[in-house]
Amino acid sequence: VANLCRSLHTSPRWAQEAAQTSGDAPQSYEFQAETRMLLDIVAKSLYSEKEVFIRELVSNASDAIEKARYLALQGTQMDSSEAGMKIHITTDKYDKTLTIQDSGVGMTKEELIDNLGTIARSGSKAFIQQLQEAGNSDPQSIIGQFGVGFYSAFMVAEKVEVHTRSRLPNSVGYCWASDGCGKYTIEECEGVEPGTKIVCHLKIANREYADEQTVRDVIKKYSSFISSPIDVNGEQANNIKPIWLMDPKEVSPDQHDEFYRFVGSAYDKPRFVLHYRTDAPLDLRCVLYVPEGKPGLFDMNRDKDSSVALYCRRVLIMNKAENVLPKWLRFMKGVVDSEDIPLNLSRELLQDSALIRKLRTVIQNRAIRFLFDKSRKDSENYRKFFIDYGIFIKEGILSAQEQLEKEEMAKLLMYDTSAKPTGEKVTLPEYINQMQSDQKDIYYLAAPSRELAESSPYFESLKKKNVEVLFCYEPYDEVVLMQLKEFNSKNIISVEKQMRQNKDAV
Ligand SMILES: Nc1nc(Cl)c2cnn(Cc3ccc(Br)cc3F)c2n1
Repeated sequence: VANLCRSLHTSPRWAQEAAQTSGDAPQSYEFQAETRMLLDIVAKSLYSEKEVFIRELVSNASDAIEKARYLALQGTQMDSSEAGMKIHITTDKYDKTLTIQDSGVGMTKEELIDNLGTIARSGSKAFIQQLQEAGNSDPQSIIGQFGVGFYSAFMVAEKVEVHTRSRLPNSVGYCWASDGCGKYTIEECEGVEPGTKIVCHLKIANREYADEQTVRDVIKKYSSFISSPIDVNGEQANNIKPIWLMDPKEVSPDQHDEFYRFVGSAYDKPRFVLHYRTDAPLDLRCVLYVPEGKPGLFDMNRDKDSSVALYCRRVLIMNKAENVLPKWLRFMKGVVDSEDIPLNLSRELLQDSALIRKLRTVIQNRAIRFLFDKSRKDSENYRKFFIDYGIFIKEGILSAQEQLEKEEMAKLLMYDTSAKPTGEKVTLPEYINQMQSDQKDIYYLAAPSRELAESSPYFESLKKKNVEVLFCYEPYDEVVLMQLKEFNSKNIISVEKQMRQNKDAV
């Protein structure tokens, strides 16, 4: 039986029958009612995202390896050699099988049965409630939260076998098998390595998941940053380091360039790198890039997908997460990873949940602080950035609700000024620093060009008094200042209107 069991998952059907007749037959069990219900839901509701089953099985394998590492660190008596902490994926086009093997903690017989039941019991009620509550929120990401990820294999497999042996001392190996329709069998099995091996016998309609390149592409999309090395048919498939989890000082510019191209599907380099982490008011690790290249017309489109990928503990939740950044920061690319974001984040929840609003505010404030620092410490590069990307900041000011928020963004504005040659710009904080002691207001003049501005009669009078005047050559710039009205409790005054009022007043 032992030898047959070892070859069980590749042997022809007659050998399997033989295994059941001779020796101790595998015990057959019924799925609990909830389990079957859960299977149906998973199989039906995840329909649009079949490929997610690979993410879920890899995520389980990775968690199992993390647990093994943790137990080893705790000194729990357990044989765990770091070298083995890998996830091996093999595909077999002929047998139509996809196998995912991990050297994680493995499962005892009780865990096999309990996990299945517990996941189903705890998962199914909450899972169904979650589905009903959030309407038809995209269930693709709900599955990870309930650990029901394992069940997703039955979307694409007509049969799943689990060969597992717990790393706890004196554990024996087991083979679990089911077609997901209600029954499963468990039998003791010799020759099972510590850890878990999941063999998916694919349905004919889903045989693409027995194709190596297909599997590599799915791993690259969802599991590039899983902490354990993953190999597909012996070749490493996840080589990108989750640099957002590294110490910012440890990451080299080259690593940022590579990572930027990966997450941003871009071919240029980043011009600015914002890499930070915080654990209050929520856990947040993120790397955000400002592209070297100028924004394309497509980038200007407010409805364009964001290029920010949302992760939770290295597992991709959404690869173009809208609303994580405010619209005006949509030119930034990168990754946001927060343990506080439930895996069950759906697109609807992303629209208006309080958590996402808090996340967006934290990121916006940090991005403004970062860009403001750049305007002071790297003013030449900031000036170039403002020429290419200032339009987004102006849009942000016009679309912000609160004056305080508008003024926060207004710190990033730059204008031509009468006090400096054309092209050298000034920020509002700098303007205020240079104001004469008796000057109360900020003055600007709208004109199509510097020459016309300087020859304007409105400008002459202020020039005599040596008052600095901001020049707006674009109508858009003028609108922003008109709408801003004041900054740092100083009124923002149009010289032209001021002079007209004085004249009328005379
Ligand atoms: N890889 C891996 N390693 C471990 Cl330690 C566990 C624990 N639970 N699960 C999910 C699961 C649950 C029941 C059945 Br049957 C199969 C199955 F994959 C795990 N998967």
